[in-house]
Amino acid sequence: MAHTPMILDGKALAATLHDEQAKKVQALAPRAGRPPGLAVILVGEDPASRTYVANKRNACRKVGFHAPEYNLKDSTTTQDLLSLIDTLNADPAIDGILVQLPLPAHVRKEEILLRIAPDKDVDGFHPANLGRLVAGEPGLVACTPRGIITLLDRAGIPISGKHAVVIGRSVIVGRPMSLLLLNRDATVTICHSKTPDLPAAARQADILVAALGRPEMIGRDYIKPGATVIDVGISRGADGKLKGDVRFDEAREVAGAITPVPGGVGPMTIATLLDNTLDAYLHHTGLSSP
Ligand SMILES: Nc1nc(=O)c2c([nH]1)NC[C@@H]1CN(c3ccc(C(=O)N[C@@H](CCC(=O)O)C(=O)O)cc3)C=[N+]21
Repeated sequence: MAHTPMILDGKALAATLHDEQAKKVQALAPRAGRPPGLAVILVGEDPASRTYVANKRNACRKVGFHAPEYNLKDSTTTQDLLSLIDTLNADPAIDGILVQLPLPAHVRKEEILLRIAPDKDVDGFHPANLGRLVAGEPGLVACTPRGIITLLDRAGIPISGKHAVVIGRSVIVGRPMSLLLLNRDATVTICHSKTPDLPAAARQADILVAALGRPEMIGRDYIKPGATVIDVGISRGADGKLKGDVRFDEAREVAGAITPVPGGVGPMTIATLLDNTLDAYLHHTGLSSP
């Protein structure tokens, strides 16, 4: 019989998390006198960004968040954005602020991300939150890596004592992913484009996280039999179909567990954005989780 791995169904788990989040909002909002608030800011007309932002707002509405929209024109200046962020930082109905990336080239991204109050930084991109993660202190953590930890935990895949290999060193995924795994007592190897013999390094992994952003690069020869394979890639092919960084058809023949694309990490990123916003809401209201 052909080998069949456990499929880590991020879409199904995200739906479960959204149900749990909706119940929390129902229990907490009457006590706080308001629902959680997440402001999502989109600058420009990029069609992929529009779709992602629409998905985030829909998820917010579904669970009962206050989710005001800021759709700004492409010509929006750094100053315009900074004053909007100042307003939202001071707004007691807002717990989280998300500025959709990428921003237009004329906007100074670092200055924008630095201006978001760290306790409203539900993306976890502010240096204060990155520093807390490095120090192993509590803080808001980037949605994709935190969502991957949730996916592993809910699937009952152990992390402590395992060898995790993260391919990719971005500030948004690779680096925070590595630190989260390290904070959970994994032995962590971070690989990147200059790693010699990447397949050999990847084959060390009990948990392999592919976050390199190269469509379908990770094949059978990168995977230790039985390993858990997490595919963070989301490239859109010429045919409009979403492609991961992993060759799913090859990987499924050796992996013990694997995330599909679509339906794996992507929906978990959105569910975790809502979890981060709920955490910020609990912090702002002084309530504890029901
Ligand atoms: N400030 C900021 N924070 C982000 O978290 C952020 C961002 N900017 N810019 C863009 C990336 C990308 N991202 C995704 C979220 C969900 C899916 C997702 O749900 N994907 C579905 C499929 C959606 C489709 O079919 O296009 C899936 O994989 O099943 C994908 C990508 C968040 N990002």
